[in-house]
Amino acid sequence: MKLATCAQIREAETRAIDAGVSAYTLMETAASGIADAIIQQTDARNEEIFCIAYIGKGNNAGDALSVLRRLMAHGWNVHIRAAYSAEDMEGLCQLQWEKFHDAEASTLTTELDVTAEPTLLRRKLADIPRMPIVILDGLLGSGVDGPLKPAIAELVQEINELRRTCSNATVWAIDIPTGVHPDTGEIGENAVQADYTAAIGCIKPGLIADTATSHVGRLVPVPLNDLDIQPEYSDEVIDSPMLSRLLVRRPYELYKNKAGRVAVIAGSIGMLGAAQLCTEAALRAGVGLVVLYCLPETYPLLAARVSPEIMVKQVQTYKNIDEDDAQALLIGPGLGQLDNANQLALHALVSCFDGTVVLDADGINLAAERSWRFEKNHILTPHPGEMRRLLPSAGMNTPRKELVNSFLYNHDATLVLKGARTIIGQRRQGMLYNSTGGPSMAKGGQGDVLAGICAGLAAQGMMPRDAAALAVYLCGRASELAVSRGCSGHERALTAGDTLRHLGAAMQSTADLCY
Ligand SMILES: NC(=O)C1=CN([C@@H]2O[C@H](COP(=O)(O)OP(=O)(O)OC[C@H]3O[C@@H](n4cnc5c(N)ncnc54)[C@H](OP(=O)(O)O)[C@@H]3O)[C@@H](O)[C@H]2O)[C@@H](O)CC1
Ligand SMILES: [K+]
Repeated sequence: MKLATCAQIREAETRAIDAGVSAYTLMETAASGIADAIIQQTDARNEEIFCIAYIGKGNNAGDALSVLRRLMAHGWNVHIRAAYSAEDMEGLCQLQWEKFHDAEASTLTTELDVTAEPTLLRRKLADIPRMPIVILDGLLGSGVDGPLKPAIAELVQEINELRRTCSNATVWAIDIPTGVHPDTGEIGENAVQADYTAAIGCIKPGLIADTATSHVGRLVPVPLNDLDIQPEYSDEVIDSPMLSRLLVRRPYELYKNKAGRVAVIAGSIGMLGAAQLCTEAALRAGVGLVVLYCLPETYPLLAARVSPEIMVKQVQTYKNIDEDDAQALLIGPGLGQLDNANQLALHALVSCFDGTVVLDADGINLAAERSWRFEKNHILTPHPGEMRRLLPSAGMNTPRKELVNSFLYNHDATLVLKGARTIIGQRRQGMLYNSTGGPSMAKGGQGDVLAGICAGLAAQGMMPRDAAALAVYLCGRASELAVSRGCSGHERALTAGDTLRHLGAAMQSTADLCY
């Protein structure tokens, strides 16, 4: 999804209205997408879900009310906390308020008293059985102007307090978390800490600022096709519509030698699992053949350990690797320290390899130490520590986008800077920001899985930037599915193996245009 400032969105909105699309239609389309996204992301095993919409008085509140009406129709137990009385609401918000109450009159749902004191709300929440609570932040959206007024600031505090004290509460910000500046990402004195932010029609640049990451949470792009946004930025947030073209059906007559081959140099004593994870990830990304090259000391250990589908070859030194048949070469996961001769051999191999080279972990450390030059066919996947080794002179607080740009200034490669909101950069191309995944992925082994998938996709013919974008999105999505489908049950319990085992489900979910 493209990036656009609030002013650009307002221009697009005016153009749409001039072309005959009503503001009400825009709101209803947005709300329908947001409600679908919330239902998709909310634990489907629970039948009853308690939802509270916090609303202000503008169109952001109108969106929230329209979403709430849809969730009520879906059988959820819905409630409202309003900052203002109905008479003070603006046109469309008031209309949605009336529509909500008309719809509510025909259901058994009871509404929370809008004037309820926070203590009353807490008592009410304490009474309800331990069902998931979904909180909608419809206090303020792109119409925000200046510091929050008290009526809104109080409810922001209440949302954050509920999130902090109720382990079963999930906060969904509609369009923008209230208190986060949509264009700059500056965080006000009070700002909603969202688990998800459903961004309508475009991504406001503030949402991807480093400062805003922990308030925005998981970005959920909700398309609004009636808005013709003309962005001045070429940067984008990766979403499933952007990737579905890459997940095409395979020709029926495909066989393994036509499905790509990856050569892997990974694993050392103490880090054998990295080789296991990255080779299996390449395989699960759809590649026909994966060959793992090992030095004599690790050969017996790795041969006994990796998946049976992997070919394991022993070489005396990396100089003996002859991989003309591979379309991708993956170097680094768990590689450890190499002697000088093997370091030189890897440099020679990388320099003359025609296919895509994916460098990760110790592969990056080696390249940084030896000041390798990176070319168009190279993908690097550093975490923040490895990034600092690539750019030793960069300041500790340099914004992540600037780090990527500094690297690209000297190198032609595709850079994948991992972290919350992984960034993918390539020279003369807009930055790509990932939307999927979350803190569940902060664990050893996830990077090995990512590197393997990158190599596996590249070996099947994808361009480096495409392979990197699809790989990061799939890893994040697979982790989400592993948590929500109960394989790991709780975000803390996720392992890289869980992510790997949900890769197929993530591919299907992406092809099905998940949020
Ligand atoms: N773009 C699109 O095409 C679509 C956009 N859509 C939605 O519309 C949203 C934008 O709606 P919007 O313009 O009505 O503004 P919104 O954020 O609801 O707030 C305005 C109200 O806030 C108030 N207020 C302002 N500053 C304040 C402060 N610091 N502290 C406290 N209050 C403050 C101000 O009143 P005031 O206080 O100035 O009297 C005013 O009443 C957008 O985010 C998206 O959700 C969708 O419907 C689909 C199509
Ligand atoms: K909001």
